[in-house]
Amino acid sequence: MKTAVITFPGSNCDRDMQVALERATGKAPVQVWHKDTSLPDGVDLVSVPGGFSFGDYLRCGAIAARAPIMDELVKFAERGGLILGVCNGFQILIEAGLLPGALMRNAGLKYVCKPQALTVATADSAFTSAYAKGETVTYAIAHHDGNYIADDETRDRLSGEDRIAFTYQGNPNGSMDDIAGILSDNRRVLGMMPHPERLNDPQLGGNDGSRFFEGLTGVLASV
Ligand SMILES: NC(=O)CC[C@H](N)C(=O)O
Repeated sequence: MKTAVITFPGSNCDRDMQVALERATGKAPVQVWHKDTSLPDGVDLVSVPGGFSFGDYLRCGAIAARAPIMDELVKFAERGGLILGVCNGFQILIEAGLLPGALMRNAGLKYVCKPQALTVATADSAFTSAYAKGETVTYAIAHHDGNYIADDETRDRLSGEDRIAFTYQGNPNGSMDDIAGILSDNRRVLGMMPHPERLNDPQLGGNDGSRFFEGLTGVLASV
């Protein structure tokens, strides 16, 4: 399977994401620059990594969502491509209209940075099928704008269509319904605030993230 990671000015988790994907797939992801106007041929999964793209000015992810590569990413999503947005990547996917809702300033108005226990809320996606619904995993969180909110109609659709991928145990940021990650309506785009790529080695203090990538790439390898 072929993967790619997009880098924006201010991305700081692109390298971690590349390492995690390379470990899980055995192949280095293609590095894509935000000014590029095409995605690699035959790519299966594109990741939008975390960081502080364009300094978090305007709103986190708002400027990055208008980068030249984003038109291609939207087309890739329309073709049913798999997209993984983590933290600032989640913010960018929302700003680009690929996922619904908004990510506001954390309710406590502070940057939160810690290991965070999560519940796998659905196993019905390429990203989470290696898990059992209801399983607990610990990934890292590191953000100041992770407070997820959506209007009532979106909220009902997300829960009614089983599109909440992860929820927080002990809500760290005020997110509606403890939402930590959501899926698109075709279940092929995942946006999540926690970072599986930051706790994917026992030497980093936790290994739950490696199961995320092994599960994801295992599913893709069998396609
Ligand atoms: N780690 C990240 O991607 C941080 C996202 C964003 N800059 C925030 O603080 O909310």
